Order: sequence, then structure tokens, then C-alpha cells
Amino acid sequence: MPLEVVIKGLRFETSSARGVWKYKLMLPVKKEVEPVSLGEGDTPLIPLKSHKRLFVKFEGANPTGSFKDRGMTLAVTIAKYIGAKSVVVASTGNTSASAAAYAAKAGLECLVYLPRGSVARGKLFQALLHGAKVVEVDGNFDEALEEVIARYVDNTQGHVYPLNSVNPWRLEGQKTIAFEIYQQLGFVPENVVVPVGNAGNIYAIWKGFRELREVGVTDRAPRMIGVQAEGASPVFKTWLAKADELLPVERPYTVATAIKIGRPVNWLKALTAVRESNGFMLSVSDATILEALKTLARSEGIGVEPASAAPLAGYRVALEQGLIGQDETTVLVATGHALKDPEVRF
Ligand SMILES: Cc1ncc(COP(=O)(O)O)c(C=O)c1O
Ligand SMILES: N[C@@H](CCOP(=O)(O)O)C(=O)O
Repeated sequence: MPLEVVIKGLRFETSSARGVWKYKLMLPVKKEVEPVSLGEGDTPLIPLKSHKRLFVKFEGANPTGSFKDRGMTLAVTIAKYIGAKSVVVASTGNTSASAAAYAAKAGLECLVYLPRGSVARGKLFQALLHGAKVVEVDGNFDEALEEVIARYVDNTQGHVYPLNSVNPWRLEGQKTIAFEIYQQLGFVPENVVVPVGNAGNIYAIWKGFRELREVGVTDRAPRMIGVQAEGASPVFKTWLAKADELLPVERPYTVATAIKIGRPVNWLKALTAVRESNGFMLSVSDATILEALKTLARSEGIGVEPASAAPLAGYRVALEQGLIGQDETTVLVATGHALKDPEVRF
């Protein structure tokens, strides 16, 4: 399992900084360290018209249009602090867009490994725009990440700093989604619904809520509900089978390219989040993802990419099956902006 940061002496006090960095006392960064920031975080929590107690946490409002920026600001800050000159990621698109932008801000070289032909146009444009060097891999995301891990994580000779979610600083930044949800609602919701791909974010958010409990801000915690696309649902299958080993999907497919992942590195962390929180996993069809995307766009005015519509598709299934109630406060985490993937049709 990828490493985890454990922080002693956490204090839930916010500073006058904005976004992620206002929670510096909850982050594993020394006071004197200067953040590499683009103003990430402070994203809106939007109430939906369709259900009274349903909210969308719109992560598309981050500087590069996805939640990855919250993790990248931390991880690139650390990269710079330790004197790295280059950073590397494998990506289905958003991680590369975010890494490229933060590397540019920090003055670092950025190398991105992308599965050839599988990255949404807006995301590829962003990586190139910010000056990343793109390596196209003849394979899927899992194979691209394997190559990055073999070259730059297991073999540290190259001195290139990896920024995928095997890097625990990433999750530390992403956990601030929980802090914001808590502060925006004024309480801890019953359910938080998250799309699951490489599987780090659901754990990061859970870690954030757990820490709020640890520091005594609240004694409550939400159920964490993970949603995967049917054709790319290894964590769902593993959860359903109560298996101790990952049940991988060798040839994942889904219209939601951001979560087209068959061997997620953080699968065990995702299961930990779901199990510890008494939550559950769901899988949803591409048709229902696109239907949810259309509802968000046309009835609520919220433009998201397909992966980010999976939580609404999952919410509908959960309601239908009586797994959650309409009277429960539920937050859907909409992870990426519609402009990322302008070729989506529904
Ligand atoms: C838009 C979007 N949503 C969801 C995810 C899934 O997040 P995670 O990999 O942390 O499970 C990703 C990337 O993985 C993404 O880019
Ligand atoms: N959807 C992700 C996949 C990689 O996830 P990471 O959390 O390990 O960076 C992407 O945008 O590339």
C-alpha cells in the first residue's frame, strides 16, 4: 500500500490564506515553507434543485479545472522544497494538466506519460500548454503508471519526483475537500459520494473527516460512497467479493476516461475508507453517467466531465435501492470541469 502521512499535533484553525493553504495547521508542511500555489480550493458547494438535501462540491472550479490541484499544490511544494528539478506523472489527463501547471509555476520540468488516444482533448491541451514533455504510451493508463513506477518510484537514480497519488502529500492536499464541506454546511453530512479511479481521492476525503473527528471538531463522520463505471470497476468488484486482493480489470472501458483504470494503486485505501465509514461501493453504466451529466448541465447549470457525473448516477441507484434516504444530507463530489472533455455526446 502507498505510504501515508501521520501528523502529530493537528490544529483545526484557519488562517487568512485562501483555499487549501488556510488549513496549513492541518497539513504536514513546516511554517517557513513557501507554498507553490495557484489559489486552489474554496470551491462552491452548490445545492441542487432536484433534492432538498443534495449538494454538489464543484471541484471543476479549481485553477486547472479539477480536484487534482489541491494535491498538486502540496506535492509540488514538497518537490521544490527538497530541491527536485523534474517531476513526472502517468495520467488519464487531469493529473497531467495539474502537474504541468504547478511545475510551470515552480520552475520545474514536467514529464507526463499518457495512454495514447485515451486522453480527453482539453486535458492534453493543458499539459502541452504548460510546457510538459509528453510521452505517449502504447497501452492503457495502468501500463503507463507501471512504467512510471518502475522508472521513477522503484528506481530513484533519475532524481525525477513522482506526483501520482502514490505520493502521500497529494492526498494531504486533497483531504481539504472534507474541511471545506464541513465548513460550508456547518456540519458533517450523512453521505459523501465520490467517483473512484486510481482510488486516492475517496481515501483523502475520508482522512480529512477522520482528522476532524480526531481533533474534536465533531464526533460525526459521513458514509463514504465510491462510484465506478461498470466497465472499469475493480474496487467495486473487490468490495462486493469481500476479497483481500484486488480483483483487477485487465481491459477497462468507459466513456468516463478519467476513471478508466483497471489496477488502481490506492485500491486498499479506498476500501479502507468505505469500510471504516460504513459506506459502500457502486458501479453504474455509461448510459446512466451520461444521463446524470445531462441533468447536471441542463437542469442545474453545472458543467462536468463524465467521471464527475458518476456520483449523481450512483446517488440515483442508492436512492432506488433504499441504501440512502432523501432526508439524508448528501454531497456529490464533482471532480472535473465540462471543458476538459468537449467531445462528449449524449
Ligand atoms: C475527473 C476525475 N474524477 C475522478 C477521478 C478519480 O480520482 P481517484 O483517482 O483519486 O480515484 C479522476 C482521476 O483519477 C479524475 O480525473
Ligand atoms: N484520473 C487520474 C489518474 C491518476 O490518478 P492519480 O491520483 O494517481 O494522479 C488522472 O487524472 O490522471
